[in-house]
Amino acid sequence: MTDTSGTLFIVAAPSGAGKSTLVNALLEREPGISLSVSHTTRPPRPGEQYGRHYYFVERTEFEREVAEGVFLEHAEVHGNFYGTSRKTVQHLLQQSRDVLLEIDWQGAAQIRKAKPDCVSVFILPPSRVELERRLRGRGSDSDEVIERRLRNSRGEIAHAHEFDYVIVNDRFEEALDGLQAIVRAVRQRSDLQCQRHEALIKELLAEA
Ligand SMILES: Nc1ncnc2c1ncn2[C@@H]1O[C@H](COP(=O)(O)OP(=O)(O)OP(=O)(O)O)[C@@H](O)[C@H]1O
Ligand SMILES: Nc1nc2c(ncn2[C@@H]2O[C@H](COP(=O)(O)O)[C@@H](O)[C@H]2O)c(=O)[nH]1
Repeated sequence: MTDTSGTLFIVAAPSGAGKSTLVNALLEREPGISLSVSHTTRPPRPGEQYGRHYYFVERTEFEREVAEGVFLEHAEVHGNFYGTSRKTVQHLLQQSRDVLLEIDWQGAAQIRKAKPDCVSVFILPPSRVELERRLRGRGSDSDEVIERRLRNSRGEIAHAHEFDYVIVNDRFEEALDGLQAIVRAVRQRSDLQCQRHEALIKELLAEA
């Protein structure tokens, strides 16, 4: 990937921990961040729109896209395939936009290799009981899908330590404040870094 000035943020969590709800609220507070819309082979849930929630594609199309190198990262999660478009992310970062990826831990590991300066956040539910309550309360998945996601949550949580930050989504507003504080601190730091380099470049040029 070419060097850019936008920051790549990753938010991951076990299914039902509340990451989409947190991310959507964060984007309302921080409109300067763009969410990358993923491709998936998962069938749409009621109310989900093509191009807004996901690019819903058939398995054969997804496999073709993998072979063509369309994805910056891709993974199988809960029996479906998901991928992040390389072109979309590069385009946004090159425009100095900060980009947020809502992806799983496998995708996060691939992104860290491609872009080590990314910033990753893992969202934990306050308890297993609450995770199940949220998954069932959402009312979007069958019992079979919910049970599969709950089973997989252990393996996902085992990767929390690989992330730069971990947030517990117990009280929603507190978790949102925590996520926003991370984003703001990172953005401020990268602004400072740019300014520092800018000053040094000017100084070196003046001496020449
Ligand atoms: N802090 C919270 N307290 C109570 N309910 C919450 C909280 N955060 C989110 N929820 C609710 O939990 C449910 C799951 O949230 P959400 O869909 O954002 O999860 P998710 O982590 O994005 O799941 P998935 O990975 O399956 O998309 C939703 O009904 C949401 O309103
Ligand atoms: N590695 C990737 N994981 C992704 C991507 N888009 C979403 N996801 C993760 O999949 C699960 C399930 O999502 P759901 O919408 O079916 O509930 C969740 O952990 C997402 O974060 C992606 O592009 N790459």
